[in-house]
Amino acid sequence: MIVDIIEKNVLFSLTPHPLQEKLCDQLNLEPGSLEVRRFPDGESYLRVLTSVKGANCVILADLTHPDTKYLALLFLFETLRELGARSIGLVAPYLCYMRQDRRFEEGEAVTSRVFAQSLSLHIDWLITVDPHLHRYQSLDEIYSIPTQVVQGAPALADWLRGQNGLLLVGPDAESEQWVSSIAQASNHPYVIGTKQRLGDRRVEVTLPDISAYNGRKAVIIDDVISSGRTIGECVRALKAQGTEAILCAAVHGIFAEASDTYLLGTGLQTLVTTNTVPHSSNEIDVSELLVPPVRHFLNQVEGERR
Ligand SMILES: O=P(O)(O)OC[C@H]1O[C@@H](O)[C@H](O)[C@@H]1O
Repeated sequence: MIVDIIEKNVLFSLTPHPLQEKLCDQLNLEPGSLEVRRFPDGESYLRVLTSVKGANCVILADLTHPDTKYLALLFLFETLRELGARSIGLVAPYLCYMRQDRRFEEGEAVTSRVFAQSLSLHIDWLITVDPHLHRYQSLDEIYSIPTQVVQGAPALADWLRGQNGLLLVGPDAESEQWVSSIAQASNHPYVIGTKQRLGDRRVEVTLPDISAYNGRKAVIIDDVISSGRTIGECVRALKAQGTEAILCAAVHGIFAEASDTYLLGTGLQTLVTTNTVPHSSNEIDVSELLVPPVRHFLNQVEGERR
C-alpha cells in the first residue's frame, strides 16, 4: 500500500502577535485555532480547535511577562503532542529569563538556566531574536534542544541607513556588540557609554565626550527596554552635553510599568522598536529574518520523515 505523506505545518499563538500573519504568509503555514480563557479562579482553559495529527506545529509566543503565560504554553505544547503533532517548535522573538545568568548574591536562583531546562523538555527546537547573551556565549550552554538565533541588527541598520548626520550611542559595554555592527552596516559613527546598575529601576550612565559630533542627531541603540531607565539615563547624559535631537531604536520594547510614557517624557523625539514584542512603536519588521530558520527546522523534520 502506498501512503501519501501530507505535509501540514500549523502556526499557533496564544495571544495576537504582529508576526503571526506575516510568518503564516511567508512560510505558507496554516493559522491554528485555539480557545483560551481563564476560569474564575485564575486557572487556564485551553482547547486546540485545529487538527494537528501528523502536523509540524510552530508556536509563536510573546514571552514578555512570562510568569503569567508560561503554564498556558506548557498546556499547549503537551496537548499538541497528545493530539499527535509530529513536531513542536517555538518562535519566541523575545526570549525571557536571559538576564539572571549567574548567582550574583548567595542563594539567588539562576533563572535563565532553570527556565531553559524546563522549556527544553517540551519543544523540539527554538528560534529567537537577539537573546540577552551576556555571560553565556551561546544558548547551547543552557538549552538542550537545537536553537537558532536571529540578529536584529540588520533590521535596525536598514532603518538607519538612508538617514544622515547621526551619532549612534550604546549605553553600556554590553551594547557594543549590536551598536558596532549596526554602525558599520549603516555607516554612522558610534560611541559607547558606561553603565552602573544600582537596582531594578536605578542605573547611572556616563557617556564619553561627544563634542566632536556636535550637530548630529543622537540615536540610542539597545537590545531591550524594560524599565526604560537605561535609555532615560542616556537621554539625560546626552542632554547634559547639549544634544537635543535624540532618538532611540531598540530590538525588544518590553516597556515594563508603562516606561514608554516615562521615556517620551524625557524628551526623546522618536522611539522605534522591532515587532518582536507587540507595541505601537513597532516600526521595524523582523519577519523576513525569521523565515529562513523556521524553514530550516521544518525542512529538517520533513527530511527525517522521508
Ligand atoms: O534599564 P532597563 O530598561 O530596565 O533594562 C534594559 C537594559 O538592561 C540591560 O540588561 C539591557 O541590555 C538594557 O541595556
